[in-house]
Amino acid sequence: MSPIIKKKAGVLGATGSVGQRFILLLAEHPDFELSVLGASPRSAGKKYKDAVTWKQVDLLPESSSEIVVCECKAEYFADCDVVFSGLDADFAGEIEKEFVDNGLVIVSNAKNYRRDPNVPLVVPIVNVDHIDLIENTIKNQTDKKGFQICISNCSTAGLVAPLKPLIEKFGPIEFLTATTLQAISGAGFSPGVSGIDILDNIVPYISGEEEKMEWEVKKILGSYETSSNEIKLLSDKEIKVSAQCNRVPVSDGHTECISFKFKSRPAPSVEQVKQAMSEYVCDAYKLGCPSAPPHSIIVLDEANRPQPRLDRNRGNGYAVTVGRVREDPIFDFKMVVLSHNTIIGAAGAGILIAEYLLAKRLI
Ligand SMILES: NC(=O)C1=CN([C@@H]2O[C@H](COP(=O)(O)OP(=O)(O)OC[C@H]3O[C@@H](n4cnc5c(N)ncnc54)[C@H](OP(=O)(O)O)[C@@H]3O)[C@@H](O)[C@H]2O)C=CC1
Ligand SMILES: N[C@@H](CC(=O)OP(=O)(O)O)C(=O)O
Repeated sequence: MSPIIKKKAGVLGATGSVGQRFILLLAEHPDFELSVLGASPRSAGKKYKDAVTWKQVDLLPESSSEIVVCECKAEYFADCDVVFSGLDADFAGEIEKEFVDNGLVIVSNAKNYRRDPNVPLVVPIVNVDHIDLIENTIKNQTDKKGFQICISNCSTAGLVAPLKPLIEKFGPIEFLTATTLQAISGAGFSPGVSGIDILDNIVPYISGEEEKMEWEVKKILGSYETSSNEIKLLSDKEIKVSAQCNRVPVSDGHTECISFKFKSRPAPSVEQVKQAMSEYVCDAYKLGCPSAPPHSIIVLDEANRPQPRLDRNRGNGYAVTVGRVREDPIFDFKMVVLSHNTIIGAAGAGILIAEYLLAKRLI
């Protein structure tokens, strides 16, 4: 039997919170091998094990520890089939542009290009079909050109997953409120949230987070229009979101308490809402992507779940867990949603997008 030739993957921002998760997820991936690691000039030239301040519960994989970190310049990543970015957004804009201009494929966690109409904003258990925008743009190109796909804000990822089957089955959501309880790994490691700020405390502000959630939902749940080759955003009439974001002393896993009201009357029953979420199977799973969860949304009936420490790794962190689904006296329903912020909210989403690109022969 001939050996399986894996695709070469690079990671930008490899030393950070998202970067470290990429290192773990790529260590034993069936289709990708970690080939180049990039970080700031402070880390460049050092072996990864010396450059990184490792903060994961799992040990640093030996396969990555001796790799020498380089600066984030396209020339060092020229052999990569795909480059994942976990770059600090202050630097991602210019660096990622240079990579795309040099013909590389970038799957980015940074916020810089999420609103670009030519860049799909993808939560891979929700809207991989938006990648058709790239497929249709590059299909007639003869020379190799780079492209970019953005991953959403991590709280947005958890929110849109249950909304997708609900909107498909029961129509537009007129109003939705979301109050988040976000893990400290979401704030990154440089410098990260200090112990004195978060111990015995809750911080009721995360810069820019509420605006991102309220806007990104509209692009991700919008539709890809083949005729015009564009993503059509949902309008305010099709969904209106109000978010309040809080940082809480949890290591990984963002919890969101949401209430929502459908536009159509009569509203479905609690059982119909639960069933629609439980039955949902994402396109990435149907296509055979190895990391895609068979059940993207796991609905729990226990009164005190989901809880981050107990439930964030369901579906290996690629699934979203929903609990406490019940009627709401003001809206139609309320429920609690939990998602792993550095897996389905960040690095895992990147890996799943790359698996989809591979399955569609786009890399
Ligand atoms: N953490 C999360 O849950 C999520 C994060 N994101 C986004 O992902 C990105 C990464 O986040 P996170 O991992 O939390 O952040 P961190 O602060 O933990 O990591 C930032 C990374 O960027 C690198 N970096 C900093 N300055 C430069 C530079 N001048 N040139 C090249 N590299 C540089 C750092 O390298 P060095 O160590 O050498 O300084 C580090 O590897 C951000 O854009 C964030 O907004 C998105 C969704 C979820
Ligand atoms: N702001 C998120 C993580 C993040 O960096 O998101 P974004 O890439 O949208 O800025 C959190 O604090 O948990």
